[in-house]
Amino acid sequence: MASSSSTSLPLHICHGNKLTMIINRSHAVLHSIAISFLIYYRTSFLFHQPTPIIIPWLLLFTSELILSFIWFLGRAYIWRPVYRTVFPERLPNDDKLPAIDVFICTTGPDKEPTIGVMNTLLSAMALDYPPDKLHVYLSDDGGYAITLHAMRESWSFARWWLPFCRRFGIKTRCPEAYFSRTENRDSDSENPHNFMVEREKIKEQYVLFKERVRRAGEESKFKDKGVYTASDHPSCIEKRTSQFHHFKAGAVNVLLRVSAMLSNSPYILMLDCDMYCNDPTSARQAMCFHLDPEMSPSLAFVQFPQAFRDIRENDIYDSEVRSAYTILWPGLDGLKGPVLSGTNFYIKREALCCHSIRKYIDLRELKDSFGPSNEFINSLRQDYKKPNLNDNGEASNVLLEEAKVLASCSYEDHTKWGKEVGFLYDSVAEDFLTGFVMQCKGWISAYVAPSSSSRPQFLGTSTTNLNDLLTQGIRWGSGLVDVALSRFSPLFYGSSRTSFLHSMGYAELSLFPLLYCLPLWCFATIPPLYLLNGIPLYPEVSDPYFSVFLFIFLSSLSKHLHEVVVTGKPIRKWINEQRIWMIKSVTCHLYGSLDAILKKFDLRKASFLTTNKVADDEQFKLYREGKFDFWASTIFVAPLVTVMLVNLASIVGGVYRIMFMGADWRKMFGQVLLSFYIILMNYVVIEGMVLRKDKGRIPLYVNVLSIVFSLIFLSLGSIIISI
Ligand SMILES: O=c1ccn([C@@H]2O[C@H](COP(=O)(O)OP(=O)(O)O[C@H]3O[C@H](CO)[C@@H](O)[C@H](O)[C@H]3O)[C@@H](O)[C@H]2O)c(=O)[nH]1
Ligand SMILES: [Mn+2]
Repeated sequence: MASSSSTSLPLHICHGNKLTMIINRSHAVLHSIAISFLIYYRTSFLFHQPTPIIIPWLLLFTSELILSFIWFLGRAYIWRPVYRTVFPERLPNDDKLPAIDVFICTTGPDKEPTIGVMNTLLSAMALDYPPDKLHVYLSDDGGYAITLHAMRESWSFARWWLPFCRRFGIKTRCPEAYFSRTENRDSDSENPHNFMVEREKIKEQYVLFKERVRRAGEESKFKDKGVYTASDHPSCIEKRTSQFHHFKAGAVNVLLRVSAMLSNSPYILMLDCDMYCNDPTSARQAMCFHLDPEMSPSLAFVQFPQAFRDIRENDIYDSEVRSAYTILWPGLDGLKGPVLSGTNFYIKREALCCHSIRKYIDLRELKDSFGPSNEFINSLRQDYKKPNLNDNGEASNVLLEEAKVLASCSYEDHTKWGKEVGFLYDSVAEDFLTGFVMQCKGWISAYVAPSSSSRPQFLGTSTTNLNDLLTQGIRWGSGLVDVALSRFSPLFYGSSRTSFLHSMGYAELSLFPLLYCLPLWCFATIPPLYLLNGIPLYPEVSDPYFSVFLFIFLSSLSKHLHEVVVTGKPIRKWINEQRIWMIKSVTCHLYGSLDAILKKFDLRKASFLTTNKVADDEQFKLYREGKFDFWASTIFVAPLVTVMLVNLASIVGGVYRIMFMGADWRKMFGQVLLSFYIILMNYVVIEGMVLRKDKGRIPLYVNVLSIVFSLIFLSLGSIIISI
C-alpha cells in the first residue's frame, strides 16, 4: 500500500460531461426564448379578453409564471454537474487514519423492527476500517429495553461475525443480507471447503442470535407497554445508548454530546436505522476527501447516495428518487456541494459543533452556546480524546454520570443547541436546513455515487406503497417549505453567503412542493372546466402562438426524457416519473405546504411520522407487479379520482360540443390536448376505479365521494361562468 507522503498521486478526481453540459445549456436557452414569447403573448392579450375570461387567464398565466420560475431555479443543477472517482488504495497507513463515530437513530420496534436495526449496527461495526478507530452509537427515541438488550446480543454475535468477514473478505457485511443470498457466496477465500464449514457455523450463530432477539422482543412487548412514551421517559445511558426528542435532530444532538464524552472522534457517519453499510470501503472512500490537504480545511461532509434494496425494475412510485441522486446532487456538487441528505454521510464534527470554537476564550460565552458542562466544552477543545474506558471496555461512573446530564432533555435549555449548534430544529427536514446553513458559513461538501461497476455504499428500505410514499412526501414537503418560509429562505439568505447558482438550487428544493401544487391544481381543473363550457383559454391551432405553447410542453417533456435516458433508464421510467409528479403535486405537496404554512402561524405543531419499515407482503406484491395500491388514505385518493372525473367529463362534454353543437375544434384543441394528457398518464387511476377487483382497487365510497366532489365543482363552476 502506498503511503501518501511518498506519492503525489491524488486521492480523488472529479470530471464533468462536456456533451451533456452543451445539450443542457442549449436547451435552457431555447426554452427561455419560448417562455419569453409566452409571457409576451399573455401580457399583451390579457386585456383584449372579454371580462369573464380575464380571471381564468390570470390563473393560468400565474401558473405558467410559477412553473417557469421553478424551471429557472432548477437550471442550477444542469449548469456544471460533476462526477467523482476515489482511490482509497492511496490513503496513508491505517495508523494515520482519523477515528470515526457512527450514529444510528431509531424510534422503537413498532415501525422499525429491532433485528433490522441490529443488522445496520453490525454492518457499521464491520466497516473496513481500523477497529480501534470505529465507535458505533445507537439512539432509541422510544427508550425501549428491547433495543438495549438486542445491542448486547449484537455485541456477542459481532465476536463471530467480524472476524469471519475480515478473514474471508466478505463484501456483504450486513448478516441478514449476506445469509439471504443463495448463489455467489461473496468470498475471496482460497480454501472453499474451509470457508463453507466456517460459513455454516456463523449462520447457525446468526439464527440463534435472531431467535434470542425475537424472544426478548416478545417478552418486552408486555413489559414496555404504557411505561414510557417517545417524548417522555428518563434518559438512560448504558455504555452507548441514549435518547431524546425534537425528533431525529434532537436524538443526533444528544449523540453528539454523549459521544464527545466517550470517543470524540473527529468524523461522524450518520445512518438511518434501516440503512446498512453495503460496501465496507465507504469510510475509506470518504477519507479520500477528508484527508486531501487542499480540500479538507473547508470540507464539511462527504455524501453518498441513498440506494434501496427493494426497488423493482418497474418502479411505479419512483421510490428510488432517481432525479435527486443522479441529476440534482451531481449538479450541486459542481457548485459548492450536495445537500446533506439525512443519512449516508461522513461529516466533520467541527462543522456541527461550531466552526470557530478554538478562537473563543470566554468560557461564559461558550456555556451560553454549548450548555453548562465543563467536560463537554473541554472535549471540544481537543482534536481527539481516546475513550476513557476501563480494561473491560466500560466507561467509568463519573463519565456515565456526565453523559446522563448531557443527554437529559433540560440540558439544551437556554443554549444554542438546535439554533446554531448541532442539527437545527427549525424544520422537520433537519438535514436540509442544517446542511444549507453550514454551506452558508463557507463549508463545502462532496458527493460520491458508486461507479457502474461498484456496489452502492449503503442500502436501505424505501416506501413502496402509495400511502407511505405520500405520508413521507407530506413530511418532506412540510420540512422543505418550513425552510423556504424561515429566515433561512435560500434565495434571500443564501445568495450573499454561498454562490448565486448554489442558492438557486437550494431555493428550488425548498420551494418545489409549494410551487408545484398551485399550478398543477390549476391546470387540472381550470382548462377542463372551460372546455366543458366551450370557452377557449389557449390560442387556436392556426395561431403562431399556439406553437409556442406546444413547444414549451414538448420541450419540457423531452428534456425530462433526455435526463431519464442519460441516467440509463428505460422510457417506462419517464412515464412513471411524470405520473408520480402529478400525483404528488395534487396531494402531498399541497398538504405538506399547508402544514408548513399553518405551523408558521402557530396553528399546528411540528410532527415526524416515522416511515414504516415493516414489510407488508400484500402491499409489496402489488408494487412488485407494478400495480398501484389505492388502499390508501382517502385524503390521497379522493383528489386523484376527482381530478380524473373532472377531466373525463370535460373531454366528453367538449368533444360533444365540437361534434354536435358546432364548436370550433381549433379553438378548443389546447384544452382537449391537456385533459387528454392528464387522463392518458393517469390511466391507472381509471383502472383502479372501475376495472380492478383486487385489494388495491379504489374503494367504492371513495369513488362516490369523488363523484360528488366533481359534480359540485363542475356545476358550481359552470354557474359562475355563465353569470
Ligand atoms: O422522532 C424521530 C423520528 C425519526 N427518527 C429516525 O430518523 C431516521 C429517519 O426516519 P424515517 O422515518 O426513515 O424517515 P425517511 O423519510 O425515510 O428519512 C429521510 O428524511 C428524514 C427527514 O425528513 C431524514 O432525517 C432521513 O435521514 C432521510 O433518510 C430513522 O432512523 C428514525 O428512526 C428518530 O430518531 N426520531
Ligand atoms: Mn427511511
